[in-house]
Amino acid sequence: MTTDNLRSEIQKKKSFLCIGLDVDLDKIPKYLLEQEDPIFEFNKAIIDATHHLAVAYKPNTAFYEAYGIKGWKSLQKTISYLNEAYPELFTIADAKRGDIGNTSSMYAKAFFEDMAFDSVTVAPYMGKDSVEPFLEFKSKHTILLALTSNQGAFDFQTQNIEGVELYKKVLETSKSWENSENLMYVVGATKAEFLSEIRNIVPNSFLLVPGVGAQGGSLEEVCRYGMTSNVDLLINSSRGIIYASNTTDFAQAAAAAAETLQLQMKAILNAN
Ligand SMILES: O=C(O)c1cc(=O)[nH]c(=O)n1[C@@H]1O[C@H](COP(=O)(O)O)[C@@H](O)[C@H]1O
Repeated sequence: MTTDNLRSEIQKKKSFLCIGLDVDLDKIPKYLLEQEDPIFEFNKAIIDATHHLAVAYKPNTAFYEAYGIKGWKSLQKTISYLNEAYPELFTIADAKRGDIGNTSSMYAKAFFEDMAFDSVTVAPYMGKDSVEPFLEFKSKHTILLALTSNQGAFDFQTQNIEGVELYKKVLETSKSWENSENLMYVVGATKAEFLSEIRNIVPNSFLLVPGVGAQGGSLEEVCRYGMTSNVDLLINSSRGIIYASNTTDFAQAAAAAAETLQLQMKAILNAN
């Protein structure tokens, strides 16, 4: 999917919501565990109930890898279902990969060819040649970690290296890489006060912003400092939406939680 398609979808739905499919078998309704593939059944119900309120879905691969082959199959079924039933939705494999070039190539194949995700999250720590194999897929998007939502972001990312904070160096340097127009960046919602400076460096790039809901980030603040005239934001909530209830009404409860965020987004869009 192109960024222009994604921007159109945002305007159509008045939403820039990304729903995180971080499925933990200990948290989903117990009766689903009797099904052959409880993770997929849970995801399908959540997607069917919320697809009109969101523009993107982001399964975090850790939650699937933790269940071995079964979990990987659930992930495959989930991405196939998203692509077949709702091709207008943007899909993100939150895998946080990145390795020496020939290994990154295999990661890129796994998520872009085998599973046909639109994008994958990538850690920039190993540098240009570790990210390039993802960027070679010109119809796909590589979402580089810039300033993450966790406390540990202050350990390295905000450290001053020769007068420039490391996360700013990541943003600046990555702009010069081939096919950098296919880059997006992760900035945690808990770091909203950094967004104005981030926008000075990457004024037109999409930012994936996790950390509203369970991690306490503010949607209003993220929009105030990070929104462009084209929006160019994907705001993710995982636990705050998918675990709104753990009984038979879980999908409706997820839809209600998603709608609360979507209505806030709509109000912000109408006011701008
Ligand atoms: O890359 C991410 O999506 C990510 C980056 C980051 O800085 N912080 C962050 O929370 N995430 C992911 O976003 C999701 C947040 O989940 P909730 O806190 O449940 O909404 C998880 O899948 C995290 O792994």
